[in-house]
Amino acid sequence: MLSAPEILQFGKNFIQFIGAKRVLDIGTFTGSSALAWALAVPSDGEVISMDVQHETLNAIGKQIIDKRPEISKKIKFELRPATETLDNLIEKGEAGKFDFAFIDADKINYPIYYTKSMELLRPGGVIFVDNALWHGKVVTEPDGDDDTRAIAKCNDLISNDPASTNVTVNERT
Ligand SMILES: C[S@@+](CC[C@H](N)C(=O)[O-])C[C@H]1O[C@@H](n2cnc3c(N)ncnc32)[C@H](O)[C@@H]1O
Repeated sequence: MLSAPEILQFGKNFIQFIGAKRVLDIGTFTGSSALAWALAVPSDGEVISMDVQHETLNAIGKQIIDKRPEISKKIKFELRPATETLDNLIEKGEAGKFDFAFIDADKINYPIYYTKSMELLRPGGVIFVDNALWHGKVVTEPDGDDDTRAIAKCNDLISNDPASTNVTVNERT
């Protein structure tokens, strides 16, 4: 699913507020979030966008992104499980060198994506976690299924993490 335009605009605003240059985009799909972040970072900025499939990117987003070489040069698409890409960045000594992360891939791995993003972000970096309310299910039926349990666990991890401050925002009805 595409992220809502207001979420992408909200993220772009944050990228510019904090002067972000390096972005982790966890869950490419069509490439719309990667494109939004690439539009917001400066010309020497970088967006690493991660997915296990590129069918939707190739069918929809790639042609649009490739029309703007000055934007597409900022995006690196990684085709493999996001945990592998994040681990590889950590192994390469990139911890503490990213400014912004958008978590929007498979829900079951949300707690892992949060933990690894925290490792890769610099102090003062910002993480957006999409679908944190999960249509209200994290409150109404937090044990309902594996995805809901994982998102609720990620929310708990964040709210109990002394290394970060947080807020939950309902961007859609
Ligand atoms: C909600 S979509 C991402 C939407 C995108 N961020 C946007 O705003 O348009 C979730 C994506 O996560 C991908 N995904 C699922 N499992 C994954 C994994 N283990 N690692 C990386 N990506 C995964 C799916 O293939 C899907 O394209």
